[in-house]
Amino acid sequence: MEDNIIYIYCNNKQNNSKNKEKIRNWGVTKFKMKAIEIKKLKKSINGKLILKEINLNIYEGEIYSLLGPNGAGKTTTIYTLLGLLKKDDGEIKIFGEELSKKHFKEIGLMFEIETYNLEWSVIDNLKHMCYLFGVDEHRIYDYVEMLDLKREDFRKKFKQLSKGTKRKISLIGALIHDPKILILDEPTSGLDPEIQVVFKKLLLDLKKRGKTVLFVSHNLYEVQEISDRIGFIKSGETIFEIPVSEKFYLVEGDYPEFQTYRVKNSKLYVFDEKMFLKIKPKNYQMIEKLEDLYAKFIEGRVS
Ligand SMILES: Nc1ncnc2c1ncn2[C@@H]1O[C@H](COP(=O)(O)OP(=O)(O)OP(=O)(O)O)[C@@H](O)[C@H]1O
Repeated sequence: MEDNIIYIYCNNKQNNSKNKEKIRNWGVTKFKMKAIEIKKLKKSINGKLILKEINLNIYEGEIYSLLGPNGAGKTTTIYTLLGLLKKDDGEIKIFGEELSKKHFKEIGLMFEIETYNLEWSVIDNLKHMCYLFGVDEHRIYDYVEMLDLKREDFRKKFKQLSKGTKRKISLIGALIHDPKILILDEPTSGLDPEIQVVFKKLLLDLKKRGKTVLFVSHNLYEVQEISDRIGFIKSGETIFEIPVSEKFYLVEGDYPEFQTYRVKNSKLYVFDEKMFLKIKPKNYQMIEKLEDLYAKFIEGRVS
């Protein structure tokens, strides 16, 4: 078996914030610029602390998924990131600059809730989007084939469409101004697998074109398939950010630092401070599926 660098979450006492910061830098060497950077974001709603400390680093050209249980604060993070909710504290940067109105042209949005006028035809809704963004109406048809849409659907009222077609049209709207960043909050929830495949194809195509995608989904299979990195959020806090690898390793025990880890001859090695292959953890568990890592995260075994 070829040596390969793998990513491990070491479940030990030393998971302090300094070490967590190191983990955040894993797997990002191929990406340079931060498209979105959130530091120590806090937000209370009606006196309740919803976001305690959100830290996210989303790099240009990557597909980044935000995972976490219901009520973890994913949507609140996105609303606050976009300025739709006012932050209480923390930093939000888009391409290295404080979030401001000018960034709206650089961001495409698709929420779980439909934001279109239900009584208008699809084409009128999309023409309105073109008008708002000052773009040519021919853009409406850029993704028709890729999304497997029928032209006759464009004449229907938005409310007459199936749920899947509504989502496809919403995606066209999100992309109409050719944004650099696409933010999708549960875009495929409740949709059939065929539409999920179409979405996946489109997202991977956007990535090829250098777009950055922030993706919120509860579909772990889909997340593992398309994401470069994942941010785990629980109770309003970022627990960790990790790259998606084919396998995850969870190390139990007292291992010193989050250095580089390596698999050699099916055994797990840890580099010491001088980068020598040295320590061989005895208690470790290989986790092949994101859903199993996620289950441990929910159980609190990874914290
Ligand atoms: N307007 C509001 N007023 C009061 N509480 C709110 C409001 N908006 C969100 N919350 C609370 O904030 C917490 C985080 O909600 P949020 O929708 O951000 O979670 P989420 O991770 O996106 O969940 P889901 O996966 O269910 O979409 C929840 O406990 C929710 O009840």
